Amino acid sequence: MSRIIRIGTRGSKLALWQAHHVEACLQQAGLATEIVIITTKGDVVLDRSLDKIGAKGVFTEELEVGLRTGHIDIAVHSAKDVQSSIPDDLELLAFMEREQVNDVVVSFQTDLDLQRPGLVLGTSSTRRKAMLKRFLPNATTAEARGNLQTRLRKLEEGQYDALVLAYAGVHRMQYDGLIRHVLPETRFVPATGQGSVAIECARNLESALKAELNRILNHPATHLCLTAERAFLRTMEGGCSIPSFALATLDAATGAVRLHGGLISLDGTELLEETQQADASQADALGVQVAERILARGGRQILESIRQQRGENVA
Ligand SMILES: NCc1[nH]cc(CCC(=O)O)c1CC(=O)O
Repeated sequence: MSRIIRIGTRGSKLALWQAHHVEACLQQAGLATEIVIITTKGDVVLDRSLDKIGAKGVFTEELEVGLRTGHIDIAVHSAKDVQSSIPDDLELLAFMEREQVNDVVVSFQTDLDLQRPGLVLGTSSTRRKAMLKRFLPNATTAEARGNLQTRLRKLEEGQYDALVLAYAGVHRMQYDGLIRHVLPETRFVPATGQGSVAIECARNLESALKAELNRILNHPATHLCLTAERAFLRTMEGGCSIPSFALATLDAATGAVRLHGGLISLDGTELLEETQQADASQADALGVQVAERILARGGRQILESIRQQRGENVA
């Protein structure tokens, strides 16, 4: 009798893995589902790096239109791709259990030495580029846009020695065999939300259905950590084009949330980091506080110089 839950997703293999994961959870709970594929700007514009496409929500906007028109009931996103503030008529209904958060180095070369002079690493993330400049100064980076399969094809063609990617996506696509190094998350701190899947819906979706979907899909510990990380991102005025990073963890013994957040200059020379912890009930405030500390300690100047380098400095 119950209606069919329409699950909106992008069409990339990783997005479809995530949508099928959601579908499996819902079906397990007895709900009927249907997957609806929607193409986003981020899937179409592949010739420019993300920071040059500019607009926020390049991977989410068309899905949000689908939520508004009722074409889909929920949208499935990589939590990392969801902008820090979402429109008032939409809400994030659930954050699913997080995968291992690290960035990893993937290569066909089995003996890949990260210290080798002239090593070429493929990435399009401003955060990864800046961290690699700082922590692996012998390496150079090259643009690597497109979905995982496209990037791996470019790797196979020899455009780079290796790719720097999120473990979560590599693992979900079953490329674990190509992982040569797991970068420590204390140094190569991941992007906000990395490794979790976020579920978005229209605020006016039936409240009984929202409650049921939340019960089935939400992972409370992940939700708490992402609340702190997303508050950090929102306060940093971030977006995916700013090399900020934030990783929250939950201390099982005390129930406290610990947040390690920061900002790095594009050339990697300036790095501001801050770690603080707070009671779980203060997760959002913790994110705001860590970001405000970073901004006050010189983060504002770093952001300003990034804007100037991009020529976005409108008076
Ligand atoms: N827009 C890129 C993106 N968004 C989510 C993932 C990986 C999976 C995840 O972090 O949840 C990736 C690829 C990458 O960073 O390697």
